[in-house]
Amino acid sequence: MGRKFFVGGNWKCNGTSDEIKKIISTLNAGQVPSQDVVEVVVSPPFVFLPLVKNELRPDFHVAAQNCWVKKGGAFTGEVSAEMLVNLSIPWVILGHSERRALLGESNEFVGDKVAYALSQGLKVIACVGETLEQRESGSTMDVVAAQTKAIADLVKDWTNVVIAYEPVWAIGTGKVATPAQAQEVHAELRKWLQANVSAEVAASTRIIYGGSVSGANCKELAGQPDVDGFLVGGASLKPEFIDIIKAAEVKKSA
Ligand SMILES: O=C(CO)COP(=O)(O)O
Repeated sequence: MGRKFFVGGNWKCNGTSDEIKKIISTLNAGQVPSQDVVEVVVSPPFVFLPLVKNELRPDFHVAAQNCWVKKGGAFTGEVSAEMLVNLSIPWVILGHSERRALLGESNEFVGDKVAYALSQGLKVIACVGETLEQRESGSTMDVVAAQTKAIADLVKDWTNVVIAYEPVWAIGTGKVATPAQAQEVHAELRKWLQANVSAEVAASTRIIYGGSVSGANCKELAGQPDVDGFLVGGASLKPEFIDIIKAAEVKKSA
């Protein structure tokens, strides 16, 4: 199938430069499977991107947590895709649920951002996921499909896209989706891609899970056939992130 396991660490709005340096030295000392087996990307706040890029081991990569929707200019407080490219930052996370919910980013706005970032040469971790209310009302797949459609409408080449399925009710709550719940949505999403984009894109696009992933639950989740990795929040700031990266071994031996 050729979907390389992918582990992202989303550091969100956390860290001082001293704390960031400590995390980097833990990561740099970690024994993990080779780059052929797992792709590791960590995402510090914008201001720490150069520090992390300079000090992080070369087999791990960096991502920004957001970027502006179009070319830079008179947009106070924003950071453009071109600036990330200029600093050789290869990845960007877009459409995280915290931005959708707290900053009002719509499906269409996220779709525009994904398309623009890709057009500039960035690789994108595009986040989708339903709220608890939406899950309980049975609309999980409608919500996730609508979020994915807004991206699919504008994206032709999916080579540089990773989809992160992050159910909002599982983020930062300690309430992880069960392996069966994650597998169900990942499989549905893959089916959606097959029906609405192409069989090739469905087979090759990595769909990673995010929401209370930890060293304790990562192996069982990684054992699910359509879970191609993780986007980790809280645990990515801790040494257990190394254990989560090692969950890639589960796939290798599957
Ligand atoms: O939002 C997340 C990653 O983007 C998940 O956060 P937690 O792992 O802290 O639940």
